[in-house]
Amino acid sequence: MPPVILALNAGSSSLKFALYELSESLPLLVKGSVASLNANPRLRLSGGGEPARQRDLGAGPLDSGSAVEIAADEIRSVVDISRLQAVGHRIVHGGWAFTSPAFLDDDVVEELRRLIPLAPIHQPQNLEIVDRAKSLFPGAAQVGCFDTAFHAGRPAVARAYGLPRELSESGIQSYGFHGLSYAYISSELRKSYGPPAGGKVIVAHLGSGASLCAMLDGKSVATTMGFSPLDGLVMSTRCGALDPGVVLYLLQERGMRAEEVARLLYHQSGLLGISGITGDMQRLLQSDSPEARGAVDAFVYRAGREIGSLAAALGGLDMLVFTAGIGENSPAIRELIGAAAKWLGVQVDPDLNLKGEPSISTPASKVRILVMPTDEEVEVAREALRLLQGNESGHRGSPLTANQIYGEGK
Ligand SMILES: Nc1ncnc2c1ncn2[C@@H]1O[C@H](COP(=O)(O)OP(=O)(O)O)[C@@H](O)[C@H]1O
Ligand SMILES: CC(=O)OP(=O)(O)O
Ligand SMILES: [Mg+2]
Repeated sequence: MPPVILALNAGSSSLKFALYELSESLPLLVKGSVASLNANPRLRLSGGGEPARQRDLGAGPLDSGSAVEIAADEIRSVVDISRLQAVGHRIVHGGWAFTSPAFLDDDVVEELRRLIPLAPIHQPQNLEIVDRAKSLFPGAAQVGCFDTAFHAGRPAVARAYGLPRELSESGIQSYGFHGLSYAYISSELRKSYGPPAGGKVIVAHLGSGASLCAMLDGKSVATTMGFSPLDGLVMSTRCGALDPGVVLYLLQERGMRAEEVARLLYHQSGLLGISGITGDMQRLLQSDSPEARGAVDAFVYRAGREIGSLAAALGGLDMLVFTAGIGENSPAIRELIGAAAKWLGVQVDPDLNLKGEPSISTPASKVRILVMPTDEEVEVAREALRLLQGNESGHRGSPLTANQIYGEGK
């Protein structure tokens, strides 16, 4: 029996997993998710020689360690665990050091632990899952694949903030996230459109966490998230772009403690904070309340503005791609964001959009508009396979130097 690889993708509201045969084409054996970890979690499974199935997991909340135990039970029912040669993990923050996949030995995990303050609602869960996976599957290699890596090649100007140079040089820079999703979409575009991969492309990864990536010839040149996954778009419970003066005011004038501000910005803001109802986009779209409408409007307004900003970074726009939970499943949001980007030549065809066709632009649209399901799990498996085959350099990145940031001495 051939060896297998398990890919684990822990997001802010879900744990997704997939099991593949460990060979070049990575044949899929079983795929699943535990969604809505915070309330009424639900297990969904497909493959394994059985029809797609799902079951409720109680009222919740469910922590990611328990979710991974549930996933492990399902995996064991499909394959003999002695075939499991590797577990690939989505790790949200790789900092400046990890710009390619890495074996998760104790030293590497220790370095990744230092990045917890930069991704406090992802990195602890990711590392907890690494810990569990080591004891659940002691015979398997554990490989980390980083959300930040895809953005590491952006131009220095896109990575540096307007801060004193010693702070930038110490690593206080924009990193960007959702890179495994963007790498997968980029590879799909390359398959369909050849090396230009669609030319000047904006990919909208709209899930619980949401961001946009501007790609030129398939490579990231700008993105809306930065030092942490708080920046950019209005998200399920995260605020998105915010004047740093607000944080100072809360700390200095409202007497809030740093942990209270962190809870506010990560857990109580975004769609949840604005609506006062829920951070779940699907439920907001079903609601008639003006507060729900206000939250949806804020989401669309910010996405529209940021598309303009990224189109400026690209110097134009050839293609707009919608992906992730909201992007793949919500015609209403695609239509509203399309309307906000009309001035760029974006024209969504209402019928194609409603049917969720892969291409939803009108013939007259200057911008090709696609709906493309993302697959972070297969991207994790591909990257882990490259490392196992010795096709990754294991090269460590470094923070930007002043020369790189400011282009001095050129
Ligand atoms: N049909 C739908 N319409 C609108 N939003 C949807 C739909 N299906 C899923 N979503 C939204 O997608 C989001 C979850 O996206 P997902 O990419 O799975 O998130 P994550 O990976 O961050 O856990 C939730 O806000 C959910 O409400
Ligand atoms: C980085 C991030 O926000 O991830 P997710 O959307 O899975 O929460
Ligand atoms: Mg996600």
